[in-house]
Amino acid sequence: MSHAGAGDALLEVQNVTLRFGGVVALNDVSFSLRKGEIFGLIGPNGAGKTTCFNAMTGVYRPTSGAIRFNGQSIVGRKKHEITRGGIARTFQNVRLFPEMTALENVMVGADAHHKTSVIGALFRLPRHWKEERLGREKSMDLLRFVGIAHRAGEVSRNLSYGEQRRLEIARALATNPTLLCLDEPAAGFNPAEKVELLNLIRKIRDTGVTVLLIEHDMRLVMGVTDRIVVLEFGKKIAEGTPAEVRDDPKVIAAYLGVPTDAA
Ligand SMILES: Nc1ncnc2c1ncn2[C@@H]1O[C@H](COP(=O)(O)OP(=O)(O)OP(=O)(O)O)[C@@H](O)[C@H]1O
Repeated sequence: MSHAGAGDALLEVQNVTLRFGGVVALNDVSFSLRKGEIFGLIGPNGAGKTTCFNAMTGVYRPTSGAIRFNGQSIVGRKKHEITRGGIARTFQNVRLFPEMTALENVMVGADAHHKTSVIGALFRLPRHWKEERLGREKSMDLLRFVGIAHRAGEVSRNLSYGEQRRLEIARALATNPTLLCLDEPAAGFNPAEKVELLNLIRKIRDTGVTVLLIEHDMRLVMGVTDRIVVLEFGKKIAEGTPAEVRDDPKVIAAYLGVPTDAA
């Protein structure tokens, strides 16, 4: 029913329930992301945001319900298939190869797109070299895009925390996603870094990439998103523009932890 009208929907989550034993992490959740928007997924701790991300990126299989990307079901697909299909993500905690340079970390992301096999890489076939060179140029462009090109040759563990988070975004972009999912990208950022991140997210959207954001910083979420879904105890309790969501009594109650009528 709901998917009939979702003409320009990029990603549709339809009646998704996900249980871990007795815990219902997602309870009949439905929403859809429109192409080209910045979409926020928010909610108190344990609301089910990360579980939802994981279901959308092939880490978890929903107990029931449908997830469609560009109209096609992605339930049961492998993570790399989903990446190749156009969904990229970053993680709550930095996950880089600490001994590799910044540039190499991005090239690893770009590698997911290479057509040559492992054999080709081992025997250094000409096609592999050509693709590796393309990867290097593209990777430099991405480092420039996120603002850390000057750190390209530095091993990533020597980068500042903020630079590492930018590097993760560059690496995710290296897979040429149409949807970029950012899991708490502003965690640990100071106010100035948050403003820069907000600008980077807008810049990414301006290149045509749809952005899904999980973020605890309300000011950032309200400032950058076009639409927001709010989860609480695995259920969707609100959906709308930042202004609509901010004024919703259910959302206020969820965040303050008080009954609606007492708020
Ligand atoms: N692998 C798992 N096994 C069992 N329970 C899990 C698992 N992952 C998440 N849960 C439970 O599912 C619920 C939702 O967790 P989830 O991590 O998705 O919430 P969240 O909104 O991302 O929270 P946070 O903001 O703290 O990251 C919680 O009750 C959590 O304990």
